[in-house]
Amino acid sequence: MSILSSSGQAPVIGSLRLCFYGAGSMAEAVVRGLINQELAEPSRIAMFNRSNAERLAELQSKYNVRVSSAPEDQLGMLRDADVIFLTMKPKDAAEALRKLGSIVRPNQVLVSVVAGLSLHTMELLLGQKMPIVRTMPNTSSTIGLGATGVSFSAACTESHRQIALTMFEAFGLTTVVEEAMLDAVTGLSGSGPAYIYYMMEAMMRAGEELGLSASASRDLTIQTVLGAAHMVKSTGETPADLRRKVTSPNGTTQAAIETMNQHEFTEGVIRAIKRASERAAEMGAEIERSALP
Ligand SMILES: NC(=O)C1=CN([C@@H]2O[C@H](COP(=O)(O)OP(=O)(O)OC[C@H]3O[C@@H](n4cnc5c(N)ncnc54)[C@H](O)[C@@H]3O)[C@@H](O)[C@H]2O)C=CC1
Ligand SMILES: O=C(O)[C@@H]1CCC=N1
Repeated sequence: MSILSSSGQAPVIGSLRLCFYGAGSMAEAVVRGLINQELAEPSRIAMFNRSNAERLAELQSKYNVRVSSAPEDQLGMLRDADVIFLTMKPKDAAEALRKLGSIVRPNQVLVSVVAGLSLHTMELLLGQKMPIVRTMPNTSSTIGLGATGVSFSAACTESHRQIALTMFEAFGLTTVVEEAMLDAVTGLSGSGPAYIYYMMEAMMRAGEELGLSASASRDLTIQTVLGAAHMVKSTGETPADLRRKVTSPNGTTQAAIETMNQHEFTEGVIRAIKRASERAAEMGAEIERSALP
């Protein structure tokens, strides 16, 4: 079916055929999010990867989606799709886009999650302009708590925008940003879950080193992170104000934060996020160089 109904309205997402070109962590996060939110029928979702048949079998058994290791089937999946998701690593994206250039039809829409890869580079590699949605989601989409930045190519109609936003909003928060801001989104929320996991790893280790059992340390850490995020969201207070309420003068928290400051905690986190954003731009530039004649 066409992306646009005869009335020009976006059809319900459930009637669209979706193909995931790349079947790794991010593809699974989006698929699971779409299925959990009952936005997509598993039978209308096709997925394939480069060569890992075991991984495809796992995805099929978990989600009941269509998978195939046969190149001719994969070509059919791409041709039949209304929405093609580009869900491979940046290093593999140029080859995939060159291949897609001779396959895609004008009424298809491409949704990329590839870090750094610009709309312009995608058009260069495809050899044509088409509706492209460049996104930067994160893996928390899996449980409906994703955070996604989105930009649209000039060829996107209101209908394409609605389709993309409906999908990403169904499993989390979605922010439409200027394309130039997507590398910042990558550094902040695309990679962001890993920073929190890293912090949690350190907290759990500290709990254990202080003598708590592994399970007590894990449970207390999880609840602390969950509670802190909910406090910021539900009270509307700033993290700085909430932090001050925990920090008694000359108490334990002050001692901890002074120790963190000795290790330049804030500067380290800011530098890390800026470096991630810079790295996204570098990866995008590498792909763009490979796209130039
Ligand atoms: N993992 C994350 O937290 C996030 C990842 N992203 C982006 O998502 C993209 C995918 O990342 P992951 O899912 O983590 O990677 P992954 O390594 O888990 O999955 C990549 C998939 O692409 C497939 N692939 C590679 N070349 C292919 C080809 N020529 N034909 C068919 N399939 C091919 C691989 O077989 C694999 O299934 C990346 O571009 C990354 O920048 C974006 C936001 C968050
Ligand atoms: O580490 C990466 O390059 C990808 C992009 C955002 C999260 N993971």
